[in-house]
Amino acid sequence: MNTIGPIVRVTSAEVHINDIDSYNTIFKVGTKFAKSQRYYDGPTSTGESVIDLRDFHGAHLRRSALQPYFSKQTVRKLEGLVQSKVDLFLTRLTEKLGSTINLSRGFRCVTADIITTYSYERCFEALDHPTFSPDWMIAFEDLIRSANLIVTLPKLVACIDWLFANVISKDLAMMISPNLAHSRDFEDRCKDAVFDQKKRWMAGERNMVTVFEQLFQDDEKKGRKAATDAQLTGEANLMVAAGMDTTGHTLTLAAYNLIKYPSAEKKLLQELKTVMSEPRSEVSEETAQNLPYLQACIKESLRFSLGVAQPLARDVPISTGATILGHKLPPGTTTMNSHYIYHMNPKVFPDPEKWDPERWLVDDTKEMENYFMPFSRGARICIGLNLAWAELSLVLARVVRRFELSYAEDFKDENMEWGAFFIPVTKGLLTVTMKERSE
Ligand code: HEM
Repeated sequence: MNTIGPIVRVTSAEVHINDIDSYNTIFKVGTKFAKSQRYYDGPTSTGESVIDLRDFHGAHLRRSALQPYFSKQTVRKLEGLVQSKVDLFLTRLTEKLGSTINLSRGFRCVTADIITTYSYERCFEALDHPTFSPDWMIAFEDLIRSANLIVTLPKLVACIDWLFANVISKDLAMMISPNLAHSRDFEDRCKDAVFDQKKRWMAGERNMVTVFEQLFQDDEKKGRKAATDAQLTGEANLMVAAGMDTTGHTLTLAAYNLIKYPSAEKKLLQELKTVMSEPRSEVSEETAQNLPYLQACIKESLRFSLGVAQPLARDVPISTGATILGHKLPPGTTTMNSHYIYHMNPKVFPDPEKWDPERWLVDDTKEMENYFMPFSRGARICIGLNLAWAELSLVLARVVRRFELSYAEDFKDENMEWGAFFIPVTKGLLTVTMKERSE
């Protein structure tokens, strides 16, 4: 690892960087390195959402409309909602005891139901699906696998997308590509939900639960115009796309590794028993977030889950160019920083490929924290990180306290090998069997 230097030019206009100080410069608050056009301008369903905004002022304005709904204080107030979905998840798991459970999808179902209920009051009821596999979720998995095609052949993808949206009927689409048809249904569901809320808001209703309220209106003080329909559609899609898989994947890695390392599971269980006397006990978010071993398991799972698997692309400022690691980079050069490279640095995380929560339980974690950026950093840091952390803490604590997990007979380790499709996508799924604990 790292035998070819900290900065490598891979094409005439792109460099890959492995240097934490450069990462911190490129991703700091107030940075002039914008999201790269090539990587954030594809024809995706989130195309008009905040994640694809490259201009600093526009992104700041959009973020300032969404961020208050995801602050630490607001997320604390959401605890009732999160706990109720976790309750339902545990009930569903109990109903499936004795059979093989698809936990990768089960985790995604719980995160999807939380974010859809909170974002636009229309729970997608993914947890009600008998095998945790609603059609739209399988379609979404397939759609994600086309992420690299969107970057390499954007015009072709845009063309196919346009045909499915404007020319091909729903019935025909279902015959040609059921997954594309289901993913369109999924996008329509997100869109309908947010449009319905906008209509009610315009008619004077003010007591709805929505994270989009500030986008329904102009904010003259801040100089922000109400979001267009295309922007609202993009945000509605993004909430589920960003909020479901990332957290679900991190939970999957936590469960996979806790089965793989029984001594870690035993320690976690011992810690959980100190605050949850019975297998069916609940735990508050505040208590869960103060359990050191649980938090170490979550951090270690985030270290592996990376947030975004593909290197994050940021362009050198057009006005000034930049010098990085002594190299003058022309304006517009794309810099690529991979979370994987930092999270797997063997000098900072010895034996980096080993999932080891203990590494986070030493006195001084400063160096590791500096190399740990699953939510990215700075002005474009993940908006949903407080919600993600609450979900991770509550789901993991309550599942592990209540159930003893084993790999299902059909599960193979290689299922957890992954590829980079913007987010990490595993080769297969985590399937398990569970027993309810008696004490
Ligand atoms: C373990 C869970 C999560 C991880 C690791 C994660 C990671 C990330 C990362 C790395 C980015 C930056 C992407 C980029 O620069 O292109 C990001 C952006 C974003 N995330 Fe998350 N995320 C998680 C959960 C969530 C949740 C629950 C939401 C809830 C809605 C959310 C909403 C967003 C949004 C809106 C952005 C775009 C921010 C912007 O571009 O300014 N994320 N996330």
